[in-house]
Amino acid sequence: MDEVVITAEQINGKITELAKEIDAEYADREPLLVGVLKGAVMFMSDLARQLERPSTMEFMAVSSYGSATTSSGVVRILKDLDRDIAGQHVLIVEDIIDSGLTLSWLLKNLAARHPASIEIVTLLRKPDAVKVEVPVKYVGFDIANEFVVGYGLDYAERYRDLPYIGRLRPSVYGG
Ligand SMILES: O=P(O)(O)OC[C@H]1O[C@H](OP(=O)(O)OP(=O)(O)O)[C@H](O)[C@@H]1O
Ligand code: HPA
Ligand SMILES: [Mg+2]
Repeated sequence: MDEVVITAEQINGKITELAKEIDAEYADREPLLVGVLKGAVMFMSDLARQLERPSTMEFMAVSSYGSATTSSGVVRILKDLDRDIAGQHVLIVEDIIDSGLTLSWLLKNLAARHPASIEIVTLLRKPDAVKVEVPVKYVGFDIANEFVVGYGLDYAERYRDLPYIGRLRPSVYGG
């Protein structure tokens, strides 16, 4: 790990802001939070706890990166939702939008299951890396086009446990 990009305090403050917006928007609807494993695990649990209004949770596991630092573009479902989301107010919870390939695929996949509404909240977004535009309602931080780790984000399954977002030294992944 090279350098801290976003501190734990900054993450916490941003989640407080996002939770307020989401509470206001979903004042008369209960959101079904759909966490995208594994990257979103920290964000999902902190966001759910900061929401004042009740929500329910489901998880889906997809993978498009494997141990690489660029998306293969091929999205695989590793674990599907446990229940039908028809008629539910789905809020997809993601850690990062990089190329946008994962979420654009997931949005289509979930929208085809007839939810009453579907929106996306992502903690991080890399505007300069986007290959497919994805309609995202809530964004925590826009960051530079560099590979980052921590707070759920991995490089070859490591660093997810860091409480902050850091930049990885390119020599670690041969960049
Ligand atoms: O916008 P994209 O370029 O598609 O990249 C974003 C996706 O890539 C990462 O998942 P990954 O496939 O690494 O699985 P993981 O969450 O288990 O690490 C990340 O958690 C997002 O889901
Ligand atoms: O910058 C990143 N770091 C970790 N995982 C990722 N998945 C997409 N982009 C990233
Ligand atoms: Mg990953």
